[in-house]
Amino acid sequence: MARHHDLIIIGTGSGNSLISPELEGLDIAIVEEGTFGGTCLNVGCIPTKMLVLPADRVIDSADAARLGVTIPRDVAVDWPAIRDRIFTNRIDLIAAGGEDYRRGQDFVTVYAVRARFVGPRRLALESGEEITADRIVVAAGSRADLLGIEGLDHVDPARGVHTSDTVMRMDELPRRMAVVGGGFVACEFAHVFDALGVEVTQLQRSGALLRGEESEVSQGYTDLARERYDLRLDTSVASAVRDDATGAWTLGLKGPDGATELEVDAVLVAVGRTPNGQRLEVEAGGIDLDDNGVVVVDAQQRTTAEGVWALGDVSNPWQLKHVANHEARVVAHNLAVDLGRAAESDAKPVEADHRFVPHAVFGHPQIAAFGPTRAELETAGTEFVSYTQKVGDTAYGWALEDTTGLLTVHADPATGLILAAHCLGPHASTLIQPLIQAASFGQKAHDVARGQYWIHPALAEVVENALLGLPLN
Ligand SMILES: Cc1cc2nc3c(=O)[nH]c(=O)nc-3n(C[C@H](O)[C@H](O)[C@H](O)COP(=O)(O)OP(=O)(O)OC[C@H]3O[C@@H](n4cnc5c(N)ncnc54)[C@H](O)[C@@H]3O)c2cc1C
Ligand SMILES: NC(=O)c1ccc[n+]([C@@H]2O[C@H](COP(=O)([O-])OP(=O)(O)OC[C@H]3O[C@@H](n4cnc5c(N)ncnc54)[C@H](O)[C@@H]3O)[C@@H](O)[C@H]2O)c1
Repeated sequence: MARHHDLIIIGTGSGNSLISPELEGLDIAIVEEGTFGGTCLNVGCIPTKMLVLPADRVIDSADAARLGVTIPRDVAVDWPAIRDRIFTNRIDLIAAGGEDYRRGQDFVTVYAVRARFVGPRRLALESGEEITADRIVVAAGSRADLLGIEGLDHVDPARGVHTSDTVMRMDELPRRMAVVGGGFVACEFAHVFDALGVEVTQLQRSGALLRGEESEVSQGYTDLARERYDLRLDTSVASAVRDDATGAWTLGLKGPDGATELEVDAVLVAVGRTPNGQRLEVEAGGIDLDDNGVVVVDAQQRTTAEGVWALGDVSNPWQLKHVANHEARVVAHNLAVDLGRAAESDAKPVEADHRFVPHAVFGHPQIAAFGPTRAELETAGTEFVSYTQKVGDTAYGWALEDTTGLLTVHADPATGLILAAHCLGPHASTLIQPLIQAASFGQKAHDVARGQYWIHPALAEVVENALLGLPLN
């Protein structure tokens, strides 16, 4: 007989943060097949950003000569120390602590196995058990894609084939690495491993890196990457053969020069992520998937199945942690309302706010953006005005000796409201926040520029000047 719970949560990324005080005391099951804490904590946002820091230090030290300081170029990289600072000293402790905490709660049952739906609100666990619940939250995330090429179709760290799941825990740095892909993951890791002294070749099948960004951001980043390491655009991998004696891989490439070969010691495949809904067989639970395999949810994060909510990478196209966290807060509230457990007796269900979803890429320099690009606004026929502020044309930009940073803002000429912002440059992920705030609260561009002080001569003057530059009445 299946064990019945009040609530089952599948996935311990943002799913684990769902259990608000209002839900405590319910009979809750948490199902997790991997490491407690999910992608962001264990193999995603946090370890990658901890890796980017030492990489940035190396690049900055090389750049210091422009400021009149020559730092000896004999950079010593202690990979085990870098890796262990991240995982042994921090991440693994947090993951284990999170699991212990949940297992210690007498109203929570942790099932450390893979689940799949076998009926409405009914799961079969890999252990052979079945469990059911009145309510289920699907927070099963996404997984890294591989390539349909023999040798690169499965992860094999011992043979030097990695995804983001394994590459940060390598025993030692390879001498040469191919990074396949031109998105967030590929660009962040190409920056990291190049800075740490690996001979990186990044293989991007289209004509620029980060093609979803505003064109000047994508082009600017592509140009900078090309100056740093071997970047092959319009190039795809056609074959992969490993020499077991040397451990080297010979990749057959197709690119602008026809068929060529590349020899490397490791390959990092970073070509996107697939949401886990299909593998979870959600359709057996009456949960619809869209054409991209994304769980269909309404604005309140309800799936098409009664009593089942979903959040995060499994059910949104952004695949970003702050979006998963926002949706988890929405689901927690809506569950509490549905259960009659909300703190306020007249609480109503709420909707997720996906109006201004920002993202940042922690390469070098950083990228941050929200809202449509110029091309997307044009395609949609939206009226807009724009201004691009160069970082180097502001006081702090002079201090930084910046020659490549920029911030483009798009605004609605009729209302003066900010539609989008796209930034390439130092601290872009922080710099863009006042613009996200202004857009979210419906503040007009010129009011934001003139309605407050901007510390002089701080980097934030880039934002002030971009807003003032917009041709608005
Ligand atoms: C290298 C990398 C860097 C990233 N950097 C950033 C960043 O800087 N900023 C940012 O915003 N986002 C970043 N992301 C994206 C971010 O990590 C994800 O958007 C976020 O973690 C998604 O959270 P989630 O809760 O939806 O899923 P996850 O955290 O993936 O949690 C899902 C959990 O469900 C479990 N699961 C799946 N299927 C089953 C099943 N059938 N049975 C049992 N358990 C199951 C999985 O094991 C997993 O632990 C990065 C991702 C990667 C890969
Ligand atoms: N800083 C961040 O917020 C951050 C960092 C890393 C990842 N993420 C999230 O993780 C998700 C996945 O990142 P990602 O970089 O893997 O995916 P992505 O979708 O951003 O980029 C995939 C890249 O792989 C290329 N590609 C796809 N198939 C290919 C093939 N067969 N051969 C060669 N190239 C191919 C694409 O052209 C693209 O450049 C992102 O959507 C992002 O939301 C976020």
